Amino acid sequence: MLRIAVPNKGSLSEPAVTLLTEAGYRTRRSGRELVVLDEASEVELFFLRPRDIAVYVGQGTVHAGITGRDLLLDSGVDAVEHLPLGFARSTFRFAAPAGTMSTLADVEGKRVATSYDVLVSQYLESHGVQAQTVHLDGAVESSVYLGVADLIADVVETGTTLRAAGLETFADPILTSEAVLITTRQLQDEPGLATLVRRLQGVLRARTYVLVDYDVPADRLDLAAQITPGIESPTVSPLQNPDWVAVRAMVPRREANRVMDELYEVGARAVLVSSLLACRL
Ligand SMILES: Nc1ncnc2c1ncn2[C@@H]1O[C@H](COP(=O)(O)OP(=O)(O)OP(=O)(O)O)[C@@H](O)[C@H]1O
Ligand SMILES: O=P(O)(O)OC[C@H]1O[C@H](OP(=O)(O)OP(=O)(O)O)[C@H](O)[C@@H]1O
Ligand SMILES: [Mg+2]
Repeated sequence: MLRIAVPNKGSLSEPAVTLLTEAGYRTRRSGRELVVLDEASEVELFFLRPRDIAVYVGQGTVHAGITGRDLLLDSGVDAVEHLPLGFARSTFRFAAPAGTMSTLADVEGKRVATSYDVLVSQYLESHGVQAQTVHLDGAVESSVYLGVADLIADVVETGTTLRAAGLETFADPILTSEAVLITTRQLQDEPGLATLVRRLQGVLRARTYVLVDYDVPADRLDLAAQITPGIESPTVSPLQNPDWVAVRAMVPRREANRVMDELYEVGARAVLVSSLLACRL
C-alpha cells in the first residue's frame, strides 16, 4: 500500500482531491474522513494539514504527499519535490506600505511579519540582511497597520489582499510556488510511486491538450498535417469519398483556436475539438 498525504483544508485541498479523483483514486466522501483506503488502487490517503505534510513525508511515515513548494521549503525537512502539479500557483514576496521601501536593503533592521519564518530568515541571511521576523498564523497583511511589523513577506496571487491593506510589493520575488508532489530520497524507487506519478501526469497532460478531428481534401493533407503534427504523427483514416481523408491529432489546448483557424484556411472542414480525461503519452 502506498501511503499518500493529501491536504485537508485551504487552497490546496480541493484541487488536490479533484486531481486524485480524475487519476482514478477513491477520495473522501465527507470533510470529516481522515483516512481513505482504496484497495483497488493499492493506496491509502491520509487527509492532513498542508503545513504538516512535509513533516510526515520527511519522517517516512507516508510515502508521498501533496503540498505547496513554499510550505516544503519552510518546513526545512529533507523531502524532495517529485512532480509539479500546476495548481495553487503563487509568488512569495515582500510588501510594505506604498512608497516606503524599494530594495532588499530597506529591510535591514526592520520587523517582517510572516507565516513562513524559516523561508524568510534563510532568504534574508543568504542576502546578508539582518531583520527580525514576527510569526503570525494568517491575515499577515493587517500586521503593519496594527503596528506589530514594518513590512510583510507573504503569498501573493492576484495582489487583491495586498492592495486592500495599502501594501505594495518590492524587491525580487523570494519564490515562485505551486502545489507539488513530494517524497523522500530513500523512497524514490517505491514501486507504487511510479504508478501514482504516471496517473497524475496522465491527468495533468490531458488537461493541457485537446483532441482535434477534421476532414480535409486528400491533396491538402500535407499542409494540414504540418499544422497538426500530433505527438508522434497524426492519425489519417479514409473516408467514403476517396477525395477526402479524416485526421485526428493532439494539440496543445492554448493553441486550439489558432489551429482551427489555420486548418479551415487550408480547406479542412468539420473541425471538432474535444477534451481529454486522461492519457499515457
Ligand atoms: N490565494 C492563493 N492563491 C494560490 N495559492 C495560495 C493562495 N493562498 C495560499 N496559497 C498556497 O496554499 C498553500 C498554503 O496552504 P494553506 O493551508 O496555508 O492554505 P490557505 O489557503 O492559506 O489556508 P488557510 O485558510 O488555512 O490559511 C501554499 O502553498 C500557498 O502558496
Ligand atoms: O493575492 P491574493 O489573490 O489576494 O491572495 C493572497 C492571499 O491569499 C492567502 O490568504 P488566505 O485567504 O489563505 O488567508 P490567510 O492569510 O489567513 O492564510 C495569502 O496568505 C494571501 O493573504
Ligand atoms: Mg492562508
